[in-house]
Amino acid sequence: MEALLQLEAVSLAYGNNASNRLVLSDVTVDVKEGEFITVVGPSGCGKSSTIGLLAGLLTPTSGTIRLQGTPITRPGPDRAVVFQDYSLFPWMTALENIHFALQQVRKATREEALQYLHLVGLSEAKDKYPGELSGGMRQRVAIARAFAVDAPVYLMDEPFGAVDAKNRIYLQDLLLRLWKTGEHSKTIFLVTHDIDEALYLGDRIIIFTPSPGRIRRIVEVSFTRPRTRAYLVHDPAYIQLRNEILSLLQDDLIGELELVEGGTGI
Ligand SMILES: Nc1ncnc2c1ncn2[C@@H]1O[C@H](COP(=O)(O)OP(=O)(O)OP(=O)(O)O)[C@@H](O)[C@H]1O
Repeated sequence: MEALLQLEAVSLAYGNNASNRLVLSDVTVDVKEGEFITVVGPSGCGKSSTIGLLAGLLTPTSGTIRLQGTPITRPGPDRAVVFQDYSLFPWMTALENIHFALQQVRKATREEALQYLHLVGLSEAKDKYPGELSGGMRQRVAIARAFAVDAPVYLMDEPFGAVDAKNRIYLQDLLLRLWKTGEHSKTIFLVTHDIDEALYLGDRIIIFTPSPGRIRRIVEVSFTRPRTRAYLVHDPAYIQLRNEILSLLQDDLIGELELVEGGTGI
């Protein structure tokens, strides 16, 4: 079966020709339809840039990115994006933000929009503007908005980073439920700094090297679903995989520090 998303020898450099700064180098991976991919890597290794490329907001400097065999050249309704910084319209209430997004894909009532706000536990805040909500609440509205549009592909950049621990657990489980419901079989590409989150949610984890980001390793996460946190954290296989990923990331950080030390003569 052909992959739904294909990144082939993708590199990305920011800046003009004179001062090009390579942030991604030779990234190749196929993502199957319905797969849940999580992505971890050191800060600045190009995880958000990868989301930008898949969203069609950035263009690769070389290589190709395809969705169902067609090169991605611009954003589209087939990809819902959740950024780190909420990206809500500040002049619309929480409910209006969701209703507006829903209406871009189909005719929808305010009551339907309210159901999504209810899903993330925020129906009481429906008439509040983003400026009146906490960071975590804004992020929950952004997540509700993304869920509402029921896209086949979800690109999520640390979606739960600003959310408190209790809501984080709730939203992770909600995401797993929504992944398997709706009209489409959803494909999710989620960036996180949290190894446990990557392991709890993902079918495979892509581990990036420090900048310029290359794929360091792709780890299969074969724990049966539905996964149970309390059981997983005591499973020796889980602990071993977690330690392996941690040590890969730590090795990279140590390597990076040594490079800096050597380079500056410290
Ligand atoms: N618009 C831009 N112009 C120039 N450089 C950029 C731009 N956006 C990102 N960068 C640089 O590209 C590199 C990769 O950034 P990116 O945000 O993709 O990394 P990241 O892995 O998501 O980082 P973090 O985990 O800290 O969020 C960084 O060095 C960053 O400073």
